[in-house]
Amino acid sequence: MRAMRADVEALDIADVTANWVNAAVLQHQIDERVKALADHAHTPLFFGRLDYLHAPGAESAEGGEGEPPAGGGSQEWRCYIGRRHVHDADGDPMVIDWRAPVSQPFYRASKKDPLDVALRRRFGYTGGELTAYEDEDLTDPAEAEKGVASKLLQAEIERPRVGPMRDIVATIQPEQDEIVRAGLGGTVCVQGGPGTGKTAVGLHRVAYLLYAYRERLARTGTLVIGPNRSFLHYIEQVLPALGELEVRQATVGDLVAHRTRAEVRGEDRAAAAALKGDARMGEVLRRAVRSGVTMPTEPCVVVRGSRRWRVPAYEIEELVRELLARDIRYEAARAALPQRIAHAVLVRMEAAGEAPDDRVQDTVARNAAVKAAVKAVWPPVDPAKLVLRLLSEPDFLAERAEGLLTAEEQKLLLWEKPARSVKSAKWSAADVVLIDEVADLVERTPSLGHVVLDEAQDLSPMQYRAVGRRCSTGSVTVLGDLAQGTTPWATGSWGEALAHMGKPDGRIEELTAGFRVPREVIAYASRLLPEIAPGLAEVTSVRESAGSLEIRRVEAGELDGAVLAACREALGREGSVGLIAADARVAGLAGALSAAGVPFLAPGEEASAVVRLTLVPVSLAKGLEYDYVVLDEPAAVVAGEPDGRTGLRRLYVALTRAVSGLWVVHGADLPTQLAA
Ligand SMILES: Nc1ncnc2c1ncn2[C@@H]1O[C@H](COP(=O)(O)OP(=O)(O)OP(=O)(O)O)[C@@H](O)[C@H]1O
Repeated sequence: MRAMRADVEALDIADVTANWVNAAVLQHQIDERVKALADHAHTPLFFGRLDYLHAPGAESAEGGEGEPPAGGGSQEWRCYIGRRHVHDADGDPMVIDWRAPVSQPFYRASKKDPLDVALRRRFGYTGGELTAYEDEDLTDPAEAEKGVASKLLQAEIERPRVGPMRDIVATIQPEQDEIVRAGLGGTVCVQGGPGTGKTAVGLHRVAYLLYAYRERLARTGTLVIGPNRSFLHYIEQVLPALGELEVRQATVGDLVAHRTRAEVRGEDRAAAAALKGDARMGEVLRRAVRSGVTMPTEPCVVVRGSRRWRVPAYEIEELVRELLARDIRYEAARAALPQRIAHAVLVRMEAAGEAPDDRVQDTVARNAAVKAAVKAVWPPVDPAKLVLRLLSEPDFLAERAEGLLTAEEQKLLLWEKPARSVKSAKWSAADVVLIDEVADLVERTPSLGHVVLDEAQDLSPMQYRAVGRRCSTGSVTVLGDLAQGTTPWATGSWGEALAHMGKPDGRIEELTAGFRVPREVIAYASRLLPEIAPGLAEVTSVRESAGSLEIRRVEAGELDGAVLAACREALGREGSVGLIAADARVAGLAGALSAAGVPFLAPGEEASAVVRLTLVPVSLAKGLEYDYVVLDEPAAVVAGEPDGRTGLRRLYVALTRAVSGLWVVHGADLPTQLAA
C-alpha cells in the first residue's frame, strides 16, 4: 500500500492539464487518493483468506483472470480479503476489497454450501500485530459434524468496547451479509432486538452500496439518519474507517431545519405533538396549500400595440381547474399558468389572422396583466407562514380540517398565544416537520440515492413522510426495534412505517442473534417483552460469557452512595462504564460524582484511558453501549415517561446497553415485570 501511495504522490501533472482549473481539480483528486491510501497503524490490511477450488468467475474477480497462486502447481486460487483493495507493482490484486463479489464467500460459505471454497482462513490481530490464524476446511465433511465456533470470531465479539463504534468487516455474519449486500433498487427494513447489529449492518450496507454503485451514488448522494447528536458522534468513525468519507449524517430535525430554515424554540405537549405527527396532517396541509387558489372573477386583458386581447374569467377558471386536477407541485403549476393564459391569447391572435411565434407567447406570459391575473388566482405560498396561519386561526384551520380532525383535535393544534410572525413563533420540532411537508407540496424535495434510517421505530408518520420524500426516487434501509419505541407515536408495525415513507413494497427482515448483551443480562431484560412488545422474538445472545448481572437493593437514602460504589467497582474492570439514570436524576448524580472526585463524561464525548465513565441520561441511551453499565433506580426511569408502557420500554433500552456486566441499583421497588 505504501508503494501505491508513493506512485500517486509521484504523479507529475505539470504537463497534462490544459489550465489551472483542471490542474486544481486533478491535484485535489490526487490529494484525496493519497488520503485514502493512508496507513492506519491498528487497522490491518487483510483479515481473511479464501482458497478457491477453481478460478472464481473471471467476470466477478477483481483482478480478472484469477491466476493460480505463485509458488505454483497447486489447484487453488487464493485471495486475501481486507478493508480495501491493494495491488502489486504490476497492478495484480494482493488484497481484495471485502465488498467485491469474489470476497462474498468469506461471509457466506458454509460446510453445507462451500461456494467453491476449499479453505477459509481468519487472521487475528492484537494492536495491529498479526498474532493468530484459524483455518476452516470447507471440503471436509467430518469437520462439518463438529460445528466448532470460530475462536477468533468469538474473541472479536467479546473484545471490550472503548470509544466510538468500530467496523465489523472481519466478522459480518451470513444473515447480516444478506442485508448488507441487498441491491440498491429495493428498500429493506430490519427489525432486530438490542445489539443484533442493526446499526453496524446499516453502516456496512452504505459502504457496500458506495462500492457497488459508486457512480450512481456519487451523483445522487447517501445519508445516514440517527436519533441525536451523541448517537451520530458514536457512529461517525465507522464509515471513514471503511474508506468512505462522503456520507452525510444527520437527524430528522437537522434535515427539516435545513430545508425550512425554521428554528426549534418551543415544545409541544405529548398529545399535540402526536397529533401534529399524525398522517392526517398531510391531507390538512395539502388542502391548506391548495386553498390559496381562488377562481378568477375578472377577465385578463392583454394590450399589445393598438390591440387588446381578452381572456374571459371562465376560460382562466378552466385552466386553473385543469392544473388543480393534475395534482402537480404548487409552484410548478403556478409557473405553468402564465403560459396557459398566454396560449389562450395566442389562439385569439391567430383567429384574428396574426401569425405569432413562440417568442410572442413568452412575452405575453410575462405581460403585467397576465402576471397580475396569476397572482390573484394562484398566489405564492410561504410554507412557514401557511403553517403559522393554521396554528393561529381557528376558522382557517377548521375549514382545512373539516372531516379529518375533530373539534377537540383542532383545539389541541391551536397555539394558546398565536405567534405574530414566522420569526417570533416558538416552533416545535413537530411544527418544523409540518413546514417541511408544505415546502414539499410547494416544490419537490430533491431525492437522494440511498438513505439509512436508524432507530426508526420512534418516528411519527409525518417524520416518515419527511424521510420518504428525501429518497422518493431512491431506496431506504430502515433499522429499528418495535420494543424500543419510546415516543408516544412510536410505530406499531413496520408495514405502516414503510407505507408512510412511500415504500410499501419494502422487504422486512428480522435479526435475532445478539452480539452485545450477554446471555444472563438479555434474559433479565426480556422479562419486559411480553408487556412492551408482545409477539416479538427474544434476542438469543451469541456471547460466550454469561455476563455479570447484579441487582442491589439499598435503603432509599443510600442510593447515591451505592451507585457511586457500583461505578467505582465497574471502573476497576477493563473498558468503558456507563452510568444510566432517569433524566431527572442526572443532575443529582453529577453532583454526587463531582463531590466524590470521580471524573465523568457526557454521551458523545470520547472516553480516554483517564476518564472511562459516562453519565448517560436515559433519554440519550438508545443505540449506545458500554462494557459495564450501572443502572440507577429503574422505578425513576419508568416514572419519567408519560405512560407505563413507554416507561418499561425506556427501561428495556437501559437494561440492554451492557457488553460485559450490569449493576442495577435501586432504593424503590423494581417494576413488577422485572421482579418476577
Ligand atoms: N457480526 C458481528 N461481529 C462482531 N460484532 C458485531 C457483529 N454484529 C454486531 N456486532 C457488535 O454488536 C454490538 C451491537 O451492534 P449494533 O449497535 O449495531 O446493534 P443494534 O441492533 O443497532 O442495537 P440497538 O438496538 O441497541 O441500537 C456492536 O458493538 C457491534 O459492533
